[in-house]
Amino acid sequence: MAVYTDISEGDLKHFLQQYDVGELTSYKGIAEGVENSNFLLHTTRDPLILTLYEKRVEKNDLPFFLGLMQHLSARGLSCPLPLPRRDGELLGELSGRPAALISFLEGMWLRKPEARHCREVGKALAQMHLAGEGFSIERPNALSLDGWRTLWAKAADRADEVEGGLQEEISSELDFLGRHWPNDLPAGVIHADLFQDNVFFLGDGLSGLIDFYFACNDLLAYDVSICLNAWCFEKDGAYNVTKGKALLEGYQSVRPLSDEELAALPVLARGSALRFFLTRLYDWLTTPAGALVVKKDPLEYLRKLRFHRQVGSVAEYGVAA
Ligand SMILES: Nc1ncnc2c1ncn2[C@@H]1O[C@H](COP(=O)(O)OP(=O)(O)O)[C@@H](O)[C@H]1O
Ligand SMILES: N[C@@H](CCOP(=O)(O)O)C(=O)O
Repeated sequence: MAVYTDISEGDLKHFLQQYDVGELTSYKGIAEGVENSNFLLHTTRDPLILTLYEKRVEKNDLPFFLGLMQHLSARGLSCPLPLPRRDGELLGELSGRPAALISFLEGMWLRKPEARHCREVGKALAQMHLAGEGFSIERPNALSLDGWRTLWAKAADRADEVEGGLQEEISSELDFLGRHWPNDLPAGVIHADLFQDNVFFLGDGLSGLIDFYFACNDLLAYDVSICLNAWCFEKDGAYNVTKGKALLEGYQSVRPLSDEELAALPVLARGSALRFFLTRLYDWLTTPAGALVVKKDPLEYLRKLRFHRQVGSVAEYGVAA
């Protein structure tokens, strides 16, 4: 459950007076998500999402996230649009937290995606990469090599509590990635967290992307590797090459990957598996018992990392080498 900050009806009504969005008729906290507190608002006009930005989101990054949604939406990508207040500001304050109203996106996220959905995700990711061109604000990826090392320094001592031998395995993985990480591939604005819960479908059609709060500037193919990790493994840990093929074909139907990008996929996928392993491990070790959030299993990403480590050729992901 992700409602970290509660709001009172009185404060909410007062907050809404700054917007031209009709009268509040009901509101409720949304039980999904990890980072921020989200509420669904019904008004005499359209439904809305209210987001209160929590401690892990840097206030200085909010103009990037909100501006990016405006930029992508203006270029035809289906994503939530932040609503301006009457004074033109996108950001306000509620219950002591920075807060924004964003448009409600119709659709549901898929619990059991199939290959045809992976193809749509690949296409949408590539469309996002193209739509992100020309966005004027930059945000370096805080969760790349340096960020991973920082997280690891905070968790390494206790890692063997989660699985014996992890300290050694992850330290040598970080060394490997430090030595082999590519830095000359095409870069741009990436979503960086395009998991199933951040892609909405209406029937079989993809209706839009949400949750741009990890978006940043980084290698475009790194974003592809995040999606391979998030969409193309089965619950038993097996990589589903049919899904991988569909996702990569969908992506390449909009933005072809260069030979260099394809060749880098195994290393990038190791990096993205490590990134989610580390944030999950950190949360696993530090989230207080009884906190109103569902902790995610770090070992799921350790298994994915081990898979990528033994990949010999990019053909194993479902693409012609
Ligand atoms: N614009 C939106 N339209 C519809 N539902 C949304 C929207 N934004 C968020 N949600 C709902 O809120 C949940 C959590 O949002 P998300 O942005 O993923 O939160 P967090 O950043 O905390 O992970 C989503 O899974 C979805 O159910
Ligand atoms: N996708 C990440 C966690 C971030 O969750 P989100 O709800 O903000 O998408 C993971 O699975 O570890």
